[in-house]
Amino acid sequence: MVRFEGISKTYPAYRGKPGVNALENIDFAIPRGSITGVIGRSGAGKSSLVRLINGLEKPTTGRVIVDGNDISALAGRELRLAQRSIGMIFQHFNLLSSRTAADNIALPLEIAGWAKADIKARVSELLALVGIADKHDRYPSELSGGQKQRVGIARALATRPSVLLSDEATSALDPQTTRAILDLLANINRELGVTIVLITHEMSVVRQLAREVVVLDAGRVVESGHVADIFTHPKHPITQSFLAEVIGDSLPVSLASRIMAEPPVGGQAVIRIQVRGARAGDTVVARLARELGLDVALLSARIDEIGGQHVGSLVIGIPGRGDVQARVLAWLSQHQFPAEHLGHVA
Ligand SMILES: Nc1ncnc2c1ncn2[C@@H]1O[C@H](COP(=O)(O)OP(=O)(O)OP(=O)(O)O)[C@@H](O)[C@H]1O
Repeated sequence: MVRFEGISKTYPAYRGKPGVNALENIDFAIPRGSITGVIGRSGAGKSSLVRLINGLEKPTTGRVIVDGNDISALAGRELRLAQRSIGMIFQHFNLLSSRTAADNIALPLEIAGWAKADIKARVSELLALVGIADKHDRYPSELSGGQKQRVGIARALATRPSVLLSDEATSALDPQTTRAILDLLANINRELGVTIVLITHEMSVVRQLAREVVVLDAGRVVESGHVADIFTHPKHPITQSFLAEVIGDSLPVSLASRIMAEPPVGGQAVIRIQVRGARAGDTVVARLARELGLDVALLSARIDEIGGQHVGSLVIGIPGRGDVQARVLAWLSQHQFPAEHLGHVA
């Protein structure tokens, strides 16, 4: 378990540049064995947060507790020992180009003073775990991005850490390779019980892998909790903007180009409904039609699944009369479906 207690981090003024409050009032815990996403825009403080977990940075105030140790209070040999239980993987892999895959993975074990025969056995085991047993003698330049990250993951796991930190580990990979690496991390979490902390600016990464999420903005935690809860009821604008990346607020061009402000005779009013929660998308259109006795046209739908919950938006067309529109919006509000009137189509 990782716990932040009253953390702030200020980088001091330097050569005429002002000081930066990178993190303020950070108090939260990352449950043992969880996969927790830390999501935020560039400069939100994600890297600063992750460097506090492995003791690469010291907090200005507060403590970071990792597996019962106050990592922020350790230095020298004690810190190096504690760091063995915290693995890390990076966006650009950080492999040594002069070493083979096997020798890169062996490095932390050599530093920890393992015997040669034990290192050999452990490296073979790790190469198999990450699915590249055949790349033992390959140099990084001979490996694809995904294979390099597999070497990075094996190296990070070499000393059997309890926590694995991932700092934008899939940001340099194509979508298919990203999916494969995220699947590997999910397996590692399941099979080894390693707590995974995912630093990312990509909602798709959080959605695919994390069960818990912490949303950072300007050095503060603006929301945290279960992925499904946070993204089915996002409160903070930054959380809403991450959600919009997945479900999309934009209308199909063919529909958007037809929407007009004034109702044409015999046209339809266009209403966008936000859908949150299991099966909500299936039922809202049918219930509207049945309960209000209306013809409802489904003009566009985008529904995704986050943490097992449906999240998305439906765009419907209803008879364009003002009184019908008012009844529909009242019904949606009464049943707690956020909705907005976008205009009219002929
Ligand atoms: N060593 C440092 N010295 C001075 N300022 C720093 C240092 N490291 C980070 N900062 C500043 O602290 C703030 C938070 O940076 P941090 O790298 O933690 O954010 P981030 O969310 O990881 O951003 P990105 O996604 O762009 O890497 C930024 O304003 C950054 O400029």
